Amino acid sequence: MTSRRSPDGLLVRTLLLLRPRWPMVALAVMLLATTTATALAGPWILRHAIDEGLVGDRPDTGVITRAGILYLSLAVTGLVLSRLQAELVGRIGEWFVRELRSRTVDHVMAMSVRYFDRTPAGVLVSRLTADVDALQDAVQLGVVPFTQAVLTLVFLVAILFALSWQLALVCALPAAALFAATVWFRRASRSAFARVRDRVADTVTELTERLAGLRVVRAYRQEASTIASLRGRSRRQLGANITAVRLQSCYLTAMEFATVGSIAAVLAAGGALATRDAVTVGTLSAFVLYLLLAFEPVQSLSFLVTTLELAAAALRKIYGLLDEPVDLPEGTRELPAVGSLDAANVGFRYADGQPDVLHAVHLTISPGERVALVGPTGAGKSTLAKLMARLFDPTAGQVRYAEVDLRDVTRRALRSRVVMVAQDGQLTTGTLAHNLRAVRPAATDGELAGALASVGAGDWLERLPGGLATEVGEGGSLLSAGERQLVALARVCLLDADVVVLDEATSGLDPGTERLVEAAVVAATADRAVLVIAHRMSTVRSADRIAVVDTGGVAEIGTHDELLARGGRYAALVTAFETHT
Ligand SMILES: Nc1ncnc2c1ncn2[C@@H]1O[C@H](COP(=O)(O)OP(=O)(O)OP(=O)(O)O)[C@@H](O)[C@H]1O
Repeated sequence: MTSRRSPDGLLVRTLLLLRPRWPMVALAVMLLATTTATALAGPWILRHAIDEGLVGDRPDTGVITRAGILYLSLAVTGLVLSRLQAELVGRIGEWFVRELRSRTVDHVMAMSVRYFDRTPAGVLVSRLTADVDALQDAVQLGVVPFTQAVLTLVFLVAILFALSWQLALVCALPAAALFAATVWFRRASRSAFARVRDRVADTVTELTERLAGLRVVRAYRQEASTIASLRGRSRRQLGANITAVRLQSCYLTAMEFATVGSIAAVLAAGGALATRDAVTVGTLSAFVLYLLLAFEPVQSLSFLVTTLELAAAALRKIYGLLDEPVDLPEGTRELPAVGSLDAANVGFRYADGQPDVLHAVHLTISPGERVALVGPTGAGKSTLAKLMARLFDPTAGQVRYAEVDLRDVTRRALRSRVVMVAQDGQLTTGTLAHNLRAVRPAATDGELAGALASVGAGDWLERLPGGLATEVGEGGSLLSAGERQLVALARVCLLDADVVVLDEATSGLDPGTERLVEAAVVAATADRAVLVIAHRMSTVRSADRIAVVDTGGVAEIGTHDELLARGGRYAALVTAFETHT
């Protein structure tokens, strides 16, 4: 997922993203240049004060006083302008980070469930939290000081040559050494920080997965191996961080040597030039002061490069995510009031180069009709069901509602017509009300309770001490499997969808709960078209038609009696089922 884009590409893309804020950016750069110039005026004023006011026969207090007043006014102006500029940059930064976050969320929302199958949740969490936070830090603490440091150095080089080109040339050798060290540091730190971010994402992924699967960890006594694995990831993260910090300290030492060396060389050469009147005392003093002023931006650049490298690595990853092609784009069409849901010549494969899981499938579910999908394990029933609910798109053919290709339909229109009820994993942390309102945010408490009552869960709701405010836990873990099903079915009633695609629960519900859930399914799906992946014979028998999925397609379709009479695959499946039970 990492995009190997060049830093220039990164900068251009970022500037293009900032387009709506370009006037503010231009103003901020102008303010920055002005404040940098005022901050550098001090030694120049001092030079004037020394050469014109102090050196000579008699000190001229007028010159010194005027120099003092000028220095003070410039310093105050610089302070005021830098406050304005800080405010402006803060706003631009906040806007940029918000824009990036919302684009990332929008992009991820346009992805199919297949994308989430292959992209660990931890990686997405890391993009939206750690990476965006790194950018926020960089904007506030990195970009402005970095630009200021660079501007200061550019102005300083110009000033040093203007003061004395001979002394400026003396500094050329240490400056060249410094430049070489900076180029090396930039290269080395880029890969070091990309590794740091990769290690952080690894740790977050593992942590998320292990915590989400805590029950499995407990059930299979995997505590020790989980702790060992997490420690291993943590150690690798620490190792990557230490390498990055070591690089930084090497660079810092090289920089200090270069600065100290150039001051010593300037003092030696300056003394010789002064005795020959080639430079004035004021010029030499100003020159050394300017060199001391150079130390701070050069030193801070080493840290700022680190912050910016982190931000660039984060930005590269966020752009990488934004560059992943959207595989479930939203259409613009609304849907007619009534219609059949049909698969027309549908083919599907999970990845390029893999064999087709489904090919040339035709299946129509008319309004109000109940169709059961049966077939051997791995035949493609779930895949077909997910395609019918547009959890992802077919690789060939079309899935249509009232003859409209689902790819052309708005997400809202589709979800209010076709809803998929999976076996589990449909609830999120929060209250019962929060989970029910996920499908209809404007529903009143009365409507929520009504939906639960209509699937036979009214008594259950009344027995809950917290009522609709009851917390369901992560993934609904505080509810039983049967209760989770009831909530999912109540959602179908709230949505008032026309077609329900249902993966019938197989998890070991006790007989009482199983009957309750069966009754809830009947209540929630009455008067709606249903496509059910059937695991129980009673569900199969009660269907209007049964589609036998086998070898990548619908092998047989008809009523229970028709298919039995035909004596084909369905008859064989029923015989196998009856022998088994
Ligand atoms: N995310 C995936 N990536 C790659 N292959 C997959 C994926 N999901 C399913 N498959 C493969 O697609 C084929 C059909 O799977 P599917 O889950 O649709 O079958 P099924 O009939 O529902 O099986 P079951 O009755 O066991 O649930 C299988 O060979 C399966 O291994």
